[in-house]
Amino acid sequence: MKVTVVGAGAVGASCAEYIAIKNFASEVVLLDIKEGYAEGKAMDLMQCASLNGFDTKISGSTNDYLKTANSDVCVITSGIPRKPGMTREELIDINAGIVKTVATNLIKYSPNTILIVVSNPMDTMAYLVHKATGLPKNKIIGMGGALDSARFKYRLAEALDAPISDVDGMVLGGHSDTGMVPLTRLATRNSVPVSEFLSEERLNQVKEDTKVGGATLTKLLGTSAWYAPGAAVSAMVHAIACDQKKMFPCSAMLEGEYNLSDICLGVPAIIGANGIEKIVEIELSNDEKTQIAESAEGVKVVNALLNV
Ligand SMILES: NC(=O)c1ccc[n+]([C@@H]2O[C@H](COP(=O)([O-])OP(=O)(O)OC[C@H]3O[C@@H](n4cnc5c(N)ncnc54)[C@H](O)[C@@H]3O)[C@@H](O)[C@H]2O)c1
Ligand SMILES: O=C(O)C[C@H](O)C(=O)O
Repeated sequence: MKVTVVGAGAVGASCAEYIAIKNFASEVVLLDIKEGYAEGKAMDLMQCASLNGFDTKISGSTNDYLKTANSDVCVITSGIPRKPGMTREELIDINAGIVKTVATNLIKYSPNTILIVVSNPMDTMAYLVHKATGLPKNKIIGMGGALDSARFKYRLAEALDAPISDVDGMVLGGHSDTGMVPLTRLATRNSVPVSEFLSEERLNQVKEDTKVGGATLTKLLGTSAWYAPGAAVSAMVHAIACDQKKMFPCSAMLEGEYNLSDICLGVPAIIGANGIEKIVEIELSNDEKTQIAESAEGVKVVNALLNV
C-alpha cells in the first residue's frame, strides 16, 4: 500500500506519523510546496522508526508529483488553516485553488487512487475535487465526520464521567461550526441510550461543545488542531488498506440519499478497499432530518462560491 499525503504541515505530518506507527502501509510520500519541508518532516519521522517500531518507508518531495506515482490512497491536507475567530468557510478563496491544482496533479500520476480530502471548508473542497477530477463517487472521501464523532465521544465521556471506550456516537452533516448534527438520540454507553444518564440540558451542552470542537481548539492553539485530525485520517486509510468495511461518517457525493443530490455531506458510509463502498441510510427523526436539510443548505451556499 502506497499512500501520498499532500501538505506536510501539522495535519499532514500527524497523519503520516499515525499511518507509519500502525505499520500497515509499505510507503508514505509526503509532498509539500515549501522547499525541503516535506523532505525534512519525512527524515524526522523516519528517525522515529527504530524507536516506535515501524517499517513504513516515509519519503518527502518538494512538489514533484512523479514521486507520488501509483499511490493507492492520496490525502489532501494542503492549504491554509483558520486562525482564532475565523470560520472554515473563510478559507475558500485560497484553498479552492490549491486543492484543485493538487487533486489534478495527483490523479495524473495515480489515476486509480482513492482521494481523501481534508482541507477546509472540507465538504466544499470534496465537492470541488469531484467536479475537477471526475473520479467515481466511491473514490473521493471527505474527512470530517470521523473527527467530529471522536470529539462527540470525548464530550459524551466527559459528561458521563465514563471512559471513552464505553461510549459510542456519530456526527452527521456538514463539517462546520453550525452544520454538524451530533446524533444524541442514538448515542450510547455500553448499548444504553445516553439519555438514561444525562439530562436533556446536559446533552444539548454536549451537542453544542461538539459542534464548536474545532473552533475551541483553534482558540486555544492559535491555529487549528492536528492530532485528532491526523488520527481520523489514518483510521480511514487503515480501513481502505485492510479492507475493513468500517462505518465512518464521511463527506460523500449524494445522489438522492437523505433526499439530497449534487452535494458532498457527512453521512454514514462503509469504507473498504474500494473507498466508499456503501452509503448507509439510517432512519432519522423529523427533527434530525430538518437539521440535515439545513446543514446541506449551508454547504450549498458555500459550494455556490466555487467556479465549477
Ligand atoms: N477536515 C478536517 O477535519 C480538518 C481537520 C484539521 C485541519 N483541516 C484543514 O487542513 C488544512 C491543513 O491544516 P494544517 O494545520 O496542516 O495547516 P499547515 O499550514 O500546518 O499545513 C498546510 C501545508 O500545506 C502546504 N501547501 C500549501 N499549498 C500547497 C500546494 N499547492 N501544494 C502542496 N502543499 C501546499 C503548506 O506549505 C503547508 O505546509 C487546513 O485547510 C485546515 O483547515 C481540516
Ligand atoms: O477547526 C478547524 O478549522 C480545523 C478542522 O476542521 C477541525 O475541526 O479541527
